[in-house]
Amino acid sequence: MQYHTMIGGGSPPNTSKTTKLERYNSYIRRVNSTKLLQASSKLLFRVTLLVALLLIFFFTVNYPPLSSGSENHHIHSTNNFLSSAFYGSGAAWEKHVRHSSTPRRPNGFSVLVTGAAGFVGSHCSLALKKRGDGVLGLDNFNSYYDPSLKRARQKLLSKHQIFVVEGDINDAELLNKLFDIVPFSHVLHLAAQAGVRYAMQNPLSYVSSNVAGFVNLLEVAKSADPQPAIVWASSSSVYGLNTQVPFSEIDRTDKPASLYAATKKAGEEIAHTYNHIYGLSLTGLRFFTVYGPWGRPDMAYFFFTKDILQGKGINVYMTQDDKEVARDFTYIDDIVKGCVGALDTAEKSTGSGGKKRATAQIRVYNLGNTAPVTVGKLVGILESLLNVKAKKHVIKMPRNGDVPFTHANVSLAYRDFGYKPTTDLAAGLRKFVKWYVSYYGIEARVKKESESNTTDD
Ligand SMILES: O=C(O)[C@H]1O[C@H](OP(=O)(O)OP(=O)(O)OC[C@H]2O[C@@H](n3ccc(=O)[nH]c3=O)[C@H](O)[C@@H]2O)[C@H](O)[C@@H](O)[C@@H]1O
Repeated sequence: MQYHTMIGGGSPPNTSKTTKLERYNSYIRRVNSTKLLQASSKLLFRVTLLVALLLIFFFTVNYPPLSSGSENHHIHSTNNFLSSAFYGSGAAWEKHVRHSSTPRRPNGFSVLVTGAAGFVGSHCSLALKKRGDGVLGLDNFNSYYDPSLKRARQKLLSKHQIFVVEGDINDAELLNKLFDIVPFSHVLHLAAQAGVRYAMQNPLSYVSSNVAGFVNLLEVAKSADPQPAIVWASSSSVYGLNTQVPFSEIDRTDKPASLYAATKKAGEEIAHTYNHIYGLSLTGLRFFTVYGPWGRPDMAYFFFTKDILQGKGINVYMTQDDKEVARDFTYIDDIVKGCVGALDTAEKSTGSGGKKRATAQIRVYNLGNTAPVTVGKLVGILESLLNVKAKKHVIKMPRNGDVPFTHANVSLAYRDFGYKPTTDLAAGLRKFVKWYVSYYGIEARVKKESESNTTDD
């Protein structure tokens, strides 16, 4: 290729010399521009790296992921008491843990409540805190049902100075850390995978929470010094296909009808083992279909209310031999009284350093309402409270783990801690509906509809 560039004026150019010089200059320019390019891309790379590192740092510290993992013990804050998010290792985080679990009454308890953002957990946490006990919550905020309801409960708890650590009961490192910070006198263990029918869809979630998670908690508790006394949620479903009525703690419970029931029954057996070997004081409470304000959206009374208000059809189950299905529906306030009574009468664990020193208390109680009501009647009460006629589809109960009826004998809980349910289904559902319409902001609409329905009648 020839370069016809004029260097100097007048004399004809020495073509060969000019070309060499030109080539040399062009070479130097190319070398320089390449160097420049390399230097600037190095700079760009360093700046990008720095920005990326800064972004990672910023998001990890300020916005840790919501899922519970062993690395990410953090809290979700909702008011001034918990005004920012911290890592589980920070001094501020530890301060919140300590503050929340410190009792404010003489000889008050220091209680770790697992499943604190759940239905029963949030109610019990408030009741304990209100009477001056220290309460620390633990919850993994999973999405089995609408997590925003769990967040709303957490917000309510934080207003009452109850701190909820976001983490999983399977996370031994986190549990050990909490026990290192706080000498818990009690654990109220309510974290679980609930729901009878969902066990067919996601069986392993039941094994993970109700079996592995429980064992993990017991492992940590047995090594803690002092060992806490543990009160935990079993279930009426352990009675399975029992036909002795009313269900009593001495009845056989070896015929569970669902995997859920089987994991709760397994929990009772596991509790016995830890009591026997390590001297842990353990009390299992068999809850009978608990309902009320701030309840669980996966339960029939809750989604019936929603569907009735939305004009959708509901399935009302009948047994295979065309009998009505019934439940011993128990109001949340009665259950809370039972939980507190069980905590108050729980004796201290006897072990230390992971070794049993003496025989420890082991108990199981029914907490029911002692008055079964059919699902048809439940729907009737909701219809009159909502003043809307339900679109009922009466169908045979699918073979999905359900039992035809439940009925609690609560004389043992009455004898040992004065448990006596006082709320019937109509009164309890009235309170639930009041909460429901207020929580979902539909009071005015429901009132208007019920007025127009009353006029139509
Ligand atoms: O007592 C207990 O231990 C259990 O109580 C409830 O389980 P369940 O009694 O089956 O409560 P729901 O799922 O709310 O069902 C209540 C009744 O409504 C019936 N049902 C349910 C769903 C439906 O679409 N239609 C219907 O008629 C069920 O057969 C049952 O008789 C809870 O969901 C469990 O977590 C708890 O452990």
